[in-house]
Amino acid sequence: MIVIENLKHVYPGGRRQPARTAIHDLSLSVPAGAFCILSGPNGSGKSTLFRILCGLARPSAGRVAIAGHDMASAADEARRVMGVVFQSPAVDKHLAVRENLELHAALYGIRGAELRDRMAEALGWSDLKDRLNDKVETLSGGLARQVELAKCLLTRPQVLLLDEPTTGLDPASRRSFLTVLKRVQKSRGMTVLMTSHVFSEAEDADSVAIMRDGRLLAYDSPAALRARIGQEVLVIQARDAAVLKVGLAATLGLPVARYGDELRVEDLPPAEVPRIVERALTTHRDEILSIAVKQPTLEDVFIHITGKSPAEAQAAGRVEEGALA
Ligand SMILES: Nc1ncnc2c1ncn2[C@@H]1O[C@H](COP(=O)(O)OP(=O)(O)OP(=O)(O)O)[C@@H](O)[C@H]1O
Repeated sequence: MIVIENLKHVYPGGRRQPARTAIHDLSLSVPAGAFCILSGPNGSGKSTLFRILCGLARPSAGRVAIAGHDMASAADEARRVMGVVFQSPAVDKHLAVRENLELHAALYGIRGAELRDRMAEALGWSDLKDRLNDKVETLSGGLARQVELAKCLLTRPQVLLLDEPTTGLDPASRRSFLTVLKRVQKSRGMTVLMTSHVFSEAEDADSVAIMRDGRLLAYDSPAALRARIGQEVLVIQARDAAVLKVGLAATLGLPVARYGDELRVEDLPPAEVPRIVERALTTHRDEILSIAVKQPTLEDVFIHITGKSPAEAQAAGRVEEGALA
């Protein structure tokens, strides 16, 4: 399990820049065997938190424990039970898949029969079994990421940390990477914390943590997060969102939220929706560019919780699959 208690991190200022608090009093606990996605807009503190969790940065205050090992007093023990997949590749692309895995195993003193067992185990879930003698540079982006994951699995981590591991992958490779990751996570009962910008990746997680400005704004299951928005959402693209927001709120007698050029009316009972849409169109037809009714998704939750506009959320993430930040 991963325990984060009252964590604070301040980047010291210099001559030209003031000190910056990247994490403010953040507490979060990921139970053993759970899959948690960490999301948030750019600059929300995800990378800083990730670096502290892997032991690459020391927090200014607070505590982190990995599988019961305190990162301050038992960092070696914590690292021993942890695997980390970084965003930038950490395998040698000029070496074959097998060579990369053997090199990593050698660093941990794994050899002989044990190496054979662990290689089989680390590759069992993957699509790499026929590609062991191929150089990593000849693999697709998705398969190359699987090499990173297999490398981590050689040491049988109890806790796996992944920093946007699907960045740069096409949607199909991203999906297949996630499928194998979830399969191996479930079968080994690993605790996984993964940062992600992709909403669809978060849908199958056990829990989703949403950060903004160094604070944890929400931490719950995807279903519970969606329930915060309530029932259906009316999404309107307006000619002039500021003007229509006032008019629409008066016409409907409901709260209307504005995010950039978009207006949203949340938690609409499905039976009421036709009447609400008709009233909006009858009174404001010329001011409305488009109108849609939808079931809340995690993207809607993200917009609701962070206050980011859909354009901001999408600009920071990857739009094609519904981005998290
Ligand atoms: N080395 C540093 N020195 C000073 N400030 C920093 C440093 N690294 C990050 N920050 C600041 O700390 C805050 C959090 O940054 P961080 O990179 O952790 O966020 P993030 O959520 O990972 O963003 P992104 O999604 O863009 O990678 C930001 O205000 C950032 O400007």
